[in-house]
Amino acid sequence: MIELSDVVYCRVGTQDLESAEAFATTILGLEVAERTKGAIHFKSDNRDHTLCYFEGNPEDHVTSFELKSSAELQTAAATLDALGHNVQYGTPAECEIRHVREFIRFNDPTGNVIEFIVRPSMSGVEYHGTRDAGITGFSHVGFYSTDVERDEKFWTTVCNARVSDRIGDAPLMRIGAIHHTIALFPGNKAGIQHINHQVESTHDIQRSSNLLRDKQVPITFGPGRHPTSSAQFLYFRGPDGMTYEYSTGVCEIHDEPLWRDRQFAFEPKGFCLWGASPKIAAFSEGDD
Ligand SMILES: CC(C)C(=O)/C=C/C(C(=O)O)=C(/O)C(=O)O
Ligand SMILES: [Fe+2]
Repeated sequence: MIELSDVVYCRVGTQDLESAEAFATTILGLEVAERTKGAIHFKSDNRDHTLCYFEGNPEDHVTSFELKSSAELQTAAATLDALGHNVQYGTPAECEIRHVREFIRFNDPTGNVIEFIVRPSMSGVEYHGTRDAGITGFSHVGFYSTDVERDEKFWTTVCNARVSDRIGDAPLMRIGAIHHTIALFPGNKAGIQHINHQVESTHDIQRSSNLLRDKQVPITFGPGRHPTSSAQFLYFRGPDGMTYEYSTGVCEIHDEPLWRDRQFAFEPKGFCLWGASPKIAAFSEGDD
């Protein structure tokens, strides 16, 4: 079983790097970690970076997960290869761009581009957001899945993810104590469905709700509170239609052997305790 220890960064293509940088800094509240030719890396915590926008196709998304050692990476590569996945090893130049020691890249069963990485750099410099969004760090991703049952099986039997709860057939899966690090939502294509950053408190959710409204950033769901993770949340639309989420108060699961995944309805009462309804296609027939 491939032991994932954390989600580390997302890489997202864009045709307009300048606008993506403006959004990531002045709206989302990230800090520029590094500018290279055709790409900008952003910090959200004490890691080297957790988001990269690069000049490219906005549908090109990559998500990385940390493995504990080179030996585990080699074993993972052999496991994935034996399952028929096309495993590519990162070149030294690609490792340098990502500030990781080594990595492999493959596609999950839907086609989501995944990188398993070893020894990602810490920045050594505290994160200071360009605006005070209260961000404490990058925390989880939602993926589109063309077959959520098949993909849940991949993440929970090939890898060490465990289902914390399901909303309809959509699994919210943990790889540590945090309620979920990976969520899968039914879709007809591969791609990141949303990128979540944790924020300090309700205060930050409410302040951002007003700021996003004043800046005409489309708020697509919330402020609300998830019955699944107990987190208060705010979803909004970023460049090229990417959904971003702030949340605070996500629960942790420490009694692993005793935890039983729960079943919630794939309708607003299963999404929000406060009665909010999403305008997000993956969460409804919304207009997003
Ligand atoms: C609106 C969706 C279906 C939902 O409720 C998802 C729950 C999620 C998520 O996947 O973003 C959380 O973040 C959560 O429960 O904290
Ligand atoms: Fe989320």
